[in-house]
Amino acid sequence: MMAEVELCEKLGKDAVLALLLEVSASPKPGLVDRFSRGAHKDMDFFTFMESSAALSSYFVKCARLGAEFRGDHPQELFNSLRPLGMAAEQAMFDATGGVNTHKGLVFSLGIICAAAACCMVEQQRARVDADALCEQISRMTAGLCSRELDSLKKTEGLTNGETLYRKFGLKGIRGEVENGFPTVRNCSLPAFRHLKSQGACHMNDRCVQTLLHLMTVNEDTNIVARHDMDTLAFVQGQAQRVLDAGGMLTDQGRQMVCELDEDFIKRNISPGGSADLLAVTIMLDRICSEGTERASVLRED
Ligand SMILES: CC(C)(COP(=O)(O)OP(=O)(O)OC[C@H]1O[C@@H](n2cnc3c(N)ncnc32)[C@H](O[C@H]2O[C@H](COP(=O)(O)OP(=O)(O)OP(=O)(O)O)[C@@H](O)[C@H]2O)[C@@H]1O)[C@@H](O)C(=O)NCCC(=O)NCCS
Ligand SMILES: Nc1ncnc2[nH]cnc12
Repeated sequence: MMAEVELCEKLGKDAVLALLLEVSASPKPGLVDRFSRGAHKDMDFFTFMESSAALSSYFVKCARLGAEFRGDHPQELFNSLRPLGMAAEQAMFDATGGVNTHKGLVFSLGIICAAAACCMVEQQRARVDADALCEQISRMTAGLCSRELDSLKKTEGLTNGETLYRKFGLKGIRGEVENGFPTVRNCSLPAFRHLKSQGACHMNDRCVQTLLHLMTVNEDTNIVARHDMDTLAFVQGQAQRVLDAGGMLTDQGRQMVCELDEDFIKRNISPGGSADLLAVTIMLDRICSEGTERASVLRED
């Protein structure tokens, strides 16, 4: 019993740490970091501190629901999370004075905490295989886009995600989650772990470099909501250009990251969706086993 309680508390801690490491990595083009508020007038580094603290108990609750889940239909687990998520979103707004800091991550990391706890208890393992975890997430959220985007009836009070699906067919965070985080599994987690294996760069630079990889491929609805699809393509091209120069691994690349940050701030461009996937990448790196690494046994008895 103790093992499951500890497991849920650890998942909650890992989720908050992912939030803190993401916002702390600097500089991040157009985003809030330790040096600037990026392309945001309504939030800064300390807004994210307040938001992260307000969410800590929520992630543990999501993990507990996952650890206790014994149903045959993973979608039931997802449905049980929604009320918790809506309440957490409100707690976030209360903590930030109404500013949207972590709306996407309340959704993404809440689901990850629940799915991971469910898999870990089932397999009696303290770490899970990333593909198995993401398959569980996909099962939990099957039909999400059809239910929430395809069947959309309302014409007023649409969220950014709903509006952009209507206009461009972009599924945003819902599509990423329902497909089991393919952008993280195929792009950012391998990049993040390769950088770690090289030992060449510290956590800060590893996070910024991984963000650049994400920006080259992610269909970030934050960018399109403020601008258009051409701007999304511009961001993807610019991120690739910086990576081609080495990104955070070379002096020239580091200079280009700073220049891109200044340019995005001038253009009011914020890749908030890619920032979220960076936090998801950090979380999956912490809770998922790496290839042949034997997952440590949950119980010693
Ligand atoms: C399911 C919801 C979360 C969907 O919300 P919504 O309909 O609004 O959908 P999206 O706009 O598509 O996404 C919401 C946030 O997700 C992030 N995001 C966007 N695209 C991607 C992507 N491709 N991959 C991953 N994540 C993505 C993004 O969040 C981040 O950016 C926000 C901060 O940036 P900012 O530009 O300031 O945002 P705004 O204030 O909106 O714009 P401005 O006015 O400033 O210009 C911040 O949220 C970051 O996290 C998108 O914003 C939701 O409807 C829902 O159901 N929520 C309840 C939670 C729940 O159900 N939980 C239970 C399950 S655990
Ligand atoms: N560091 C950041 N800056 C702006 N939006 C974000 N959404 C998530 N992390 C963010």
